[in-house]
Amino acid sequence: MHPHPAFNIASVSNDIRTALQAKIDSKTKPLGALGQLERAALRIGLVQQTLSPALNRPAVLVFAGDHGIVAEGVSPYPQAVTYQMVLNFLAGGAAINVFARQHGMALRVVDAGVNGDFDPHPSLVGAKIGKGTRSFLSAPAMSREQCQQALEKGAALAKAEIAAGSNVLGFGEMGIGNTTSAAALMSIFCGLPPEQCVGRGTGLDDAGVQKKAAIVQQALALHGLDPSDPVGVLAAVGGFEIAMMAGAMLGAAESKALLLIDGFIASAALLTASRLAPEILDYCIFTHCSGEAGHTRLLNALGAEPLLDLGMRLGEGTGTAIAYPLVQSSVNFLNEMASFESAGVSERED
Ligand SMILES: O=C(O)c1ccc[n+]([C@@H]2O[C@H](COP(=O)([O-])O)[C@@H](O)[C@H]2O)c1
Ligand SMILES: Cc1cc2nc[nH]c2cc1C
Repeated sequence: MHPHPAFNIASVSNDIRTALQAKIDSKTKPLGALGQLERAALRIGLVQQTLSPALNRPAVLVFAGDHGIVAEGVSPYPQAVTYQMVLNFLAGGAAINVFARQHGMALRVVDAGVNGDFDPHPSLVGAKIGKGTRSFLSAPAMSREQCQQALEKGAALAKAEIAAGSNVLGFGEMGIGNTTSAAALMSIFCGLPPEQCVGRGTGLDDAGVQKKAAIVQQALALHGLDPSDPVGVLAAVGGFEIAMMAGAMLGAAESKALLLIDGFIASAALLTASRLAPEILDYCIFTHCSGEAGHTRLLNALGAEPLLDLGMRLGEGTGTAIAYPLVQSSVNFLNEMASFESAGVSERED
């Protein structure tokens, strides 16, 4: 047995499911005609255990961390971009700032392990575990203790956002090299060869992708990981931001919030979290399928049905912000649409 932090997530009760589905079906539309918005409305009603859900103080949490594996040439961009992009988030100039502002979402930038120091800022949550991970081609990326600490800090900060009034949280990340970590996690937990998990990330060419797969393969051979020990796997090939995001997802689900999942890396964090507490999947909406090659396969493994497929591959939580209006629309139709009865519209005849 491997000790790991205990996360107590309750499965959502299905007692209300029939009544929710009946309310959805009573609306003035052909049966099922709002498609995936209907499935999102059902999910949100189940999470909140009500026929009249509400979305309060939506927030996006962006977890940032650096990766030692970048030294092996797995990303076309230098490690310094992680630090520089956090400054950009704090200055309000990144894509996630634009989309979060557009949709009235609060933004929190979490320094989980960036290689550089930041001045205090109202949007910055300082939670640094270390100044970047080690290259997992030669040693575990972090110690088991650091991994536990990241999970626990993440859970605590998600709970703080929920205590401040949020009941819907988007999860995003920033970390040069983190698609390599995410691919390694996917390979181990899904039992898939690295070639089926890696992709271009920020823009590798074909030779770069092949080299990335070989590096993941080499790392897996080195560490000889046991998928039934999720914390051991996460410590060996994860990242500080991935571990803290996984902890935050677990904490948010413990507090019964709605989780909006972003792209490939966020999905790999959720996959890891689901190995610690499978019930977490009851609380999730998958906002998009990213352009990263392995994401479709990863979403399938999670049984996910993403809302959007726009070829986005940015991370930062941008998928959660772009999809937020759709999530709002599913709540609004459930609360505001007339029923066949209230509007005096004739129902189908069979
Ligand atoms: O969210 C995604 O699906 C996604 C796909 C490709 C790249 N990214 C972002 O790009 C960075 C990782 O890419 P790389 O090539 O450095 O591993 C990291 O900051 C992610 O936020 C994100
Ligand atoms: C510029 C840049 C912005 C990003 N945002 C998330 N990952 C990123 C990677 C790069 C390179």
